[in-house]
Amino acid sequence: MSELVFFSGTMDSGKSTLALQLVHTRTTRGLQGLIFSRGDRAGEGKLSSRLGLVTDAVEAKPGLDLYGYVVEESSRGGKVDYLIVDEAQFLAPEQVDQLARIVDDLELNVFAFGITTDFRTRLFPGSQRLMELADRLETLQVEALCWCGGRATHNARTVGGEMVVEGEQVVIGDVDQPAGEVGYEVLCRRHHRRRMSSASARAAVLSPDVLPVASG
Ligand SMILES: Nc1ncnc2c1ncn2[C@@H]1O[C@H](COP(=O)(O)OP(=O)(O)O)[C@@H](O)[C@H]1O
Ligand SMILES: Cc1cn([C@H]2C[C@H](O)[C@@H](COP(=O)(O)O)O2)c(=O)[nH]c1=O
Repeated sequence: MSELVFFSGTMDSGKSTLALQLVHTRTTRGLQGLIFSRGDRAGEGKLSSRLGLVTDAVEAKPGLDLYGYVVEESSRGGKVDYLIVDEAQFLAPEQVDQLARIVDDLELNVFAFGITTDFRTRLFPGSQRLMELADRLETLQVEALCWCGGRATHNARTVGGEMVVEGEQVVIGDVDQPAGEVGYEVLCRRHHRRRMSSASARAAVLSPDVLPVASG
């Protein structure tokens, strides 16, 4: 029985690496995957991992009919045994419906990878639809860590290291960005709620307000 599986985790939790591993193990067994991605940091038409691996992918642009694409690819003689969809949070809900149709009508496994929530802790529309339709939800086993050592469960957007809560939902970016640039940091819920990034935690420790008062 084919399945729609949604692998989710925070940023930097190994989703793209796992996607590439699934491709590798299937390729060595002669299976041909159709790989989609959207807005990968390595550029259009790429699926990349922070471990340095990268492969070509079809850019799942807004309006691209994923079901139609797979049908056309097969009718052109292309072999399609399964689908990988990275950065699936950026899909439109109707594109997720098309993935479900690929599973049900074409009987192909579809493995989707993405973050569930944005920097304001709100579900991305694509992730919401995946959670509604997936046969199986899988949480990444490599847990990302907050600066406090706790399990990171939320994605924060930062500007110059400070957490921000206003802005567009979609801004392509990475963790560990140079000072001054828009970047991201994964945090536990407590520190996300308190808007305390690693930079603001460091600043608080160094602040004279919290230094112990010298006696004598
Ligand atoms: N130099 C490194 N050595 C070992 N692991 C690394 C290194 N750099 C990044 N990683 C690991 O790679 C993972 C991030 O991989 P990636 O697939 O790009 O994440 P995601 O797609 O979830 O954002 C993290 O688990 C991180 O710990
Ligand atoms: C939280 C959040 C993230 N993004 C972007 C930033 C990255 O380009 C991707 C996530 O990629 P990863 O492989 O999981 O690291 O999403 C965004 O656009 N808006 C957000 O709120």
